[in-house]
Amino acid sequence: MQAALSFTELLELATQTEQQLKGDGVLSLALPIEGLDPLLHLPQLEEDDSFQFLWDKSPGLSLAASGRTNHFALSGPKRFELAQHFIDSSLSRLVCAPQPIPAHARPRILLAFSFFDTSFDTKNKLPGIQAVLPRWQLSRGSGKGWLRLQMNAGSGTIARRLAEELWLKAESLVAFSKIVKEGYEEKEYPTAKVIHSSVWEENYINPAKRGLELVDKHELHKLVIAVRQYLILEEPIKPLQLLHRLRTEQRGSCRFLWQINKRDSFFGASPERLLVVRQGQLRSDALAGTSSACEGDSQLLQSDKDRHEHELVVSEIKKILHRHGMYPHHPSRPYLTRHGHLMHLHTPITAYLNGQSPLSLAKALHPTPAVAGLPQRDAMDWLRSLENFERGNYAAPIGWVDTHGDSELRVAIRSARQQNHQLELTAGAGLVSGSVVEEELQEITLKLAVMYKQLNLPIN
Ligand SMILES: C=C(O[C@@H]1C=C(C(=O)O)C=C[C@H]1O)C(=O)O
Repeated sequence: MQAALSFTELLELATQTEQQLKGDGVLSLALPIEGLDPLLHLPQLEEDDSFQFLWDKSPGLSLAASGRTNHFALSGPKRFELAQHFIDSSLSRLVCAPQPIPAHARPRILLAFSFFDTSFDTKNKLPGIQAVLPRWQLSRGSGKGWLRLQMNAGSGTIARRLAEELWLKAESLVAFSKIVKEGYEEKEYPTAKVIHSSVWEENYINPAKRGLELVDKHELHKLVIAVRQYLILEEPIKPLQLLHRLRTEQRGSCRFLWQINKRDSFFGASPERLLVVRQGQLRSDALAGTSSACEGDSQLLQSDKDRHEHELVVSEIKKILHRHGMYPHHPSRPYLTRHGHLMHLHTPITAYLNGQSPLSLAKALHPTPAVAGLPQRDAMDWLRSLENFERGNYAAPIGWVDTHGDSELRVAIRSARQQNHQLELTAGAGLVSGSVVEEELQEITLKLAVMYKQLNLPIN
């Protein structure tokens, strides 16, 4: 392997890092590694069946992580505050090697929230928040790659073990890079064989009618009813293969994977930023108002119903940021953004932070009226009673916070969960005054089709 650092230099760095350690802590050491694609190499990071994470905005930031050096999971109304506390305490225990690194190679705490703070499904309980400081992190940004390893120091010295493990892993990733690439270059992806698929349309009609009634009676301004379809597959699909394909099909999205183990994974291609925090600046997306990309550009922009639906999201995000002492800016009219076969109205909203932590803002923003409704509390209560399934991670924040306080949390839509042979697809649409149930049903069909297409399944 041609490395920018020799093994002796890496060992020296690890030893210096260990010397900075006071009491117990976590050592974090990184090695530059050229041009490897994190998506293709994720399965090789950890050989056993441990936690895996992918964050892929390729050709922008791409990050694969696996294993857990430290982790945390809980439910309840204080989940955002307690997760921020976990982040602060984990990062304060981290001792990083004194080496210049690009932003993409910084250590990160990975986060997956569920939509509601507490699960009501007693059989399949999902924590309100899961947070992980991974063991391995392979990142790529502007074509440059870094591999990072994090280990609990405990007692005794670990500098040599840390340097050796990191060095050997980098060698094996480079050696396998050609073989791995060839495996993904086949153009034809297998069609998923579906043994059974549940009918969702009938389950949508009555809740949607009830939602519209609430809007017409002015009890709610907006309600986003979602549906879930269950597919039983002959063979489980490979989420990474599907995400690789979404790179071309949903270019502007962020592909993500949260895999507890090989039997339980949650993945998707989100077009929507709940928040991005970078160097003290915040960006949040108002994304609401949908049509098929075939319908032409002007249809959405000229639809009063869609413009109203969109405006509710923009003004609510602005209101929340104002309440937090911020001064949000945004273009005066929404853009049209295309995501594969879907077109959305989109307003990016920016503001300077005022000392707020990423998760205090996430708590305030989640869920926006793009995925829940307005007023938020009432809409959430109605969703609990009208939807006949547990949302789980669907439409909840997923992402990371790094050692500089930079953060990105996406809204986990256009997503699926696979547990053994069962695949759950979930999608929703906003009901406002003027919505027509049949049209919303068509919109949900289009959103479900983001996953259907990757499975080579026919779309209704
Ligand atoms: C709820 C979903 O999407 C959201 C709802 C939209 C709408 O109602 O127009 C558009 C984008 C997303 O904010 C989904 O994809 O499941």
